[in-house]
Formats: sequence, C-alpha cells, structure tokens
Amino acid sequence: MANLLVVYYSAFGHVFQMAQAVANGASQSGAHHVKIVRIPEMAATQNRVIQPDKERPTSSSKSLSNQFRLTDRYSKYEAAGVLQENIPYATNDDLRWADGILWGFPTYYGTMPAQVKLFLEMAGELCVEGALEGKPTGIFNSTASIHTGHEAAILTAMVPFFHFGMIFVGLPYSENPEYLTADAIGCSPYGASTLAGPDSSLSPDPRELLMAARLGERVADVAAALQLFRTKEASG
Ligand SMILES: Cc1cc2nc3c(=O)[nH]c(=O)nc-3n(C[C@H](O)[C@H](O)[C@H](O)COP(=O)(O)O)c2cc1C
Repeated sequence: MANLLVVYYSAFGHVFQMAQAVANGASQSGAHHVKIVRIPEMAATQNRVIQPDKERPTSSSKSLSNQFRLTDRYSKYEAAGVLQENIPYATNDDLRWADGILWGFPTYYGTMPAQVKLFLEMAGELCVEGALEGKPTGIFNSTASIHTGHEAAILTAMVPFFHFGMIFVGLPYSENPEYLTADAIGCSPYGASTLAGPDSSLSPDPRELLMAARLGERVADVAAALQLFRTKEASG
C-alpha cells in the first residue's frame, strides 16, 4: 500500500478544487493512503500579493483592471481561505512519509508562486538527505487564461523538483483524449491544469477534473509499482 501526498498552494481556490480531484483519483488506485496538505501563505502580510489595499480600480482605458476585476479579488481570496481552513500545512515529515507526491499551484508569471519556491527552499534538508529521490511525482496547476503559461509553469517547476531527484509522471495522449481539443480547457502531456479565467470566475471544467484525477491515479500506480519492486529487490 503506497502513501500519496497531495501538496498544494491556492489563493482563490481553483488549485484546491484540482487537489481534491487529484486526491480522489489517487484513492481510486487501490488501497492507498492519501493525504492533502497545503503550503502556507506568506506569513508577513506585506509579502502577500493579494491585499485589500492593492485593490485600486482605475478608469484608464489602458488598464486591465476590468478584465482582472481587481475590485472583488480580495473577497474571493478571503472566501477561498475559509474553505481551506481545515487543510493541514505541509511538513517535511509529510514529504518523507509519501511514496508519491502530487504538487499543485497557480501560475505566477509562467512559473510557480514564491510561496511554493520558499517552501522548497525551506525543505532543503530533504534535498541534502536525498529523502525524495526516486519518488514519482506529478504537477497540476491553474492559470488565468489559455495562452498565459499553464504549460510553462509546469515545465519551469520541474527544475527544482529534479534537484530533489523525483521521477516525473505526466498525462499521456492515449489516456487523455480530452485535451486534444481546440476548446479553451487546461491539461497537457506535462500535467493537469485548469483555466480560472482572468477574473478567477470560472470553475474547473469536468474534463480538467477528470484528467486531474487520472494524474493522481497514475502517480499512485507508479508509486505502488515501485514500492513492490523495491520490496522484492530488498528481499533478494
Ligand atoms: C502575482 C500573480 C501572477 C500571475 N501570473 C499569471 C500568469 O503568468 N499567467 C496566468 O494565466 N495567470 C497568472 N496569474 C493568475 C493566477 O494564475 C490565477 O489567479 C490562479 O491560476 C488561480 O488559481 P487559485 O484559484 O488556485 O489561486 C497571476 C496571479 C498573480 C497573483
């Protein structure tokens, strides 16, 4: 039986919904232990990108504030925080416990948010110990819109995860025909993703949730297979 950890950061709740789908998929793959944990928000309020005093709608025609609907951004952020209150914070011991790890985060400038990067930097002892080496891993994320970085964010996030020595699992074409479409939905061979909309008003598409679940299931399957192989190797 393999231990699966779903570890994520989500400001507005889209990645949180994807995390639940990923965890459901992992649970479907046999009798696994599946745990969902979250990466904390920045402790210092001045380091948080979403703040009430940053809501400055402007009437300038050049401004993107209408598309991004900055005026109710903070209330969405607060509501998503309440929904996640009962999710425990991730610890290094959670990562040690896991046989397979699924990472989720929103796209910030085409890569992972600082919250996730900071978490990985704080987990440096695991890199030194080689504690995550050989563990299968998958990535899921969210972006505002289709051409603004969901694939890039997964690809750029792989770099630090390679330093931890994890083994990457993606979403193969043959098992995920849903992303072979010109519709504006997320997901790709690199991982699962959802489009939140520039104003964060969209909910994950059922096809995105389905592929997120498949990613969870696939990482769980690989973790279980590796566990079996390593047990056999150890017993000669
Ligand atoms: C600082 C910052 C940078 C962002 N950069 C991007 C970006 O490069 N591309 C994009 O599509 N969305 C970008 N967004 C929007 C987020 O990706 C979007 O809010 C997120 O996917 C929603 O996920 P969540 O509900 O789990 O927080 C950015 C948001 C913030 C706050």
